Amino acid sequence: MTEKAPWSLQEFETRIRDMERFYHINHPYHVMMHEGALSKEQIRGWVANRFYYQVNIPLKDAAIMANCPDRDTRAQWVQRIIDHDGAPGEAGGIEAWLQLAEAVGLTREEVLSEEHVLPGVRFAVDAYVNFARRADWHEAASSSLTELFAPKIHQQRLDNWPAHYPWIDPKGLSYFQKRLSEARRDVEHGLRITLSWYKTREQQEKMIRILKFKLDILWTMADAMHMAYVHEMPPYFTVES
Ligand SMILES: O=C(O)c1cc(C(=O)O)c2c(n1)C(=O)C(=O)c1cc(C(=O)O)[nH]c1-2
Repeated sequence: MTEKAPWSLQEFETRIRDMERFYHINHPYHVMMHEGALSKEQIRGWVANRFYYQVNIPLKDAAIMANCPDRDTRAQWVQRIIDHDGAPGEAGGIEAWLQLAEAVGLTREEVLSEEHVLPGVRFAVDAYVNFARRADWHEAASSSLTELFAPKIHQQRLDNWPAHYPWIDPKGLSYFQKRLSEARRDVEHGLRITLSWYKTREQQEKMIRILKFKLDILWTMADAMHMAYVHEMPPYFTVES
């Protein structure tokens, strides 16, 4: 049997970008968010659950660095951790997310306690961190490429939330503003690693499967929130407490 020819770099990148159709921007929870259809409780549920993603991103990036012997890559990758944790004495993305939480009417304490985090969200995020711990670092790096599609969803929130959700203090939206440029820079680096690492067609197809796994994580997080806050069917809703 003859092996399939590898995609050209251009074709490979097109295939990667084409995975946008599975991005959580198309999930009903995000569509409702974008259309202004979410209640205060539903917005709060999303912010509290997404906090678990926020705090785990630096653990995920530290795991990638721990597996990466290449100094130049680490020197760039470390910026992702600083973006979220903040440089010493400075606030980073996690702090910005806590400000978003306060702007939507949650307390810092309840968000930090993770009391609202649904099991499905926890399992999905943990799967991402565990993948980064175990996978080859190039593969873990390329799984971050859902960020290719993130600036659009961040921009939508900046554009639509003030009109749809006037009860949210606009100062709380600074996280989304900050991510626009950070995500573009991350993607540029992630794409460079990815396009030069996967050579054969089989490897390129593997990368697409890895990207799908990451898209599954984001979609599954939104599913868990949709069940709990739209259908009002959180885990054990049938069980009397
Ligand atoms: O709000 C979003 O829809 C969204 C999506 C994603 C993503 O696509 O993984 C990230 C972020 N935001 C984000 O803020 C962020 O810092 C981030 C880091 C990563 C990653 O995989 O390393 N994804 C994302």
